[in-house]
Amino acid sequence: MTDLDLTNPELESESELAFEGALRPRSLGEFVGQTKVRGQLQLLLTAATMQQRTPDHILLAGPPGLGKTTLAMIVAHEAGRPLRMSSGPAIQHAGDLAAVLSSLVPGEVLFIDEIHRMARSAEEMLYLAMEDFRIDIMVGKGAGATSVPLDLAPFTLVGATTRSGLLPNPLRDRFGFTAHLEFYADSELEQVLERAARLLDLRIDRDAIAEIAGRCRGTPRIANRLLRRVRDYTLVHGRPTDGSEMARADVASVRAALDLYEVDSLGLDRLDRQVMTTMLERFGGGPVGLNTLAVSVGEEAETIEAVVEPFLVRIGLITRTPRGRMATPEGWRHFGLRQPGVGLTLDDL
Ligand SMILES: Nc1ncnc2c1ncn2[C@@H]1O[C@H](COP(=O)(O)OP(=O)(O)OP(=O)(O)O)[C@@H](O)[C@H]1O
Repeated sequence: MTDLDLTNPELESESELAFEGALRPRSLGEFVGQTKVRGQLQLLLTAATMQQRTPDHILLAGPPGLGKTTLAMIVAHEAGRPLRMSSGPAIQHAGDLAAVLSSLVPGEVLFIDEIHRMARSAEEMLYLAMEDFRIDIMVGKGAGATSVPLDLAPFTLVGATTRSGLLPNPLRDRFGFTAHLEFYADSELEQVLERAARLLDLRIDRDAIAEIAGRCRGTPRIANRLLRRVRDYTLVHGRPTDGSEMARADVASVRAALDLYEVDSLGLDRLDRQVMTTMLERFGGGPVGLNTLAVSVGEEAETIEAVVEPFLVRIGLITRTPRGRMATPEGWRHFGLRQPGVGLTLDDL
């Protein structure tokens, strides 16, 4: 894994998926943070259980790695129902969706990740399915085509999206509840990390946990990933004391491990830094357009927009203006550079 991968909330290697599976909380009680969303989901699920009906459809919206898949699994687990998993990119024709929907068992929870990437024709089929538990299947072609109605078993759809703005209104309106997941506070990430360290049998100091929490972009997936690298570092370089097999991870080992992977004190990685220094040194702090910036650092505009920019905006190093991206005074400060025209002394003139 490269340094860029390490803080990319989207990447999942096979070993990482297995690792995530082991760390996923299984109940709402175990799920850290997102207090409002947890309370809302709990109420919705309890009411459905009391009335012995399938819970309403749920949309989970928010950046990658904040726990949407985990919450979908928890919904099925707490409602005591089976879970079927699918994703928008896998549903490229209405027929793909019809096959999934028509094979659901009564009460099943259907999770569609990246639901905004589903084909338009499938979206339209989903409207009727969500509302009436029915779909119309087209038989034949051209003028002789007829639509045959097919009743479905009642189900709960849990959709997840990183781009809720891309969902058409009729689809968004059919969810009984939309949960907006927020980035996690450092104290919540510390709880995520403590739990993961326990599950990994990693002994780690409290201030070392805090150091990782401050560098993981408010994202549990990155927190867990950085913890793994710290575990590796401790395994290889740590000195076991008190007769135990593995050393204890301390703040020095966290700093050394994360410096090695070029994750800085704010959680910025190599690409973040490249974007920032290009903006500051080459474009005088901006405004600079997304495409120009992407070409200058040799990266896809989409990656800059989806992964780099939201984080830099959130921690206040850049702002988005109608004329392009601009570095903030904090952005200049973090890179130890002086903003042109600000704080000039007579000696500079
Ligand atoms: N609230 C939480 N408490 C503890 N661990 C969490 C929490 N949220 C997420 N995690 C951990 O973070 C990892 C990523 O979570 P998950 O896969 O649910 O994110 P996601 O939002 O579905 O991401 P994507 O949109 O990229 O699929 C999981 O391994 C899970 O263990």
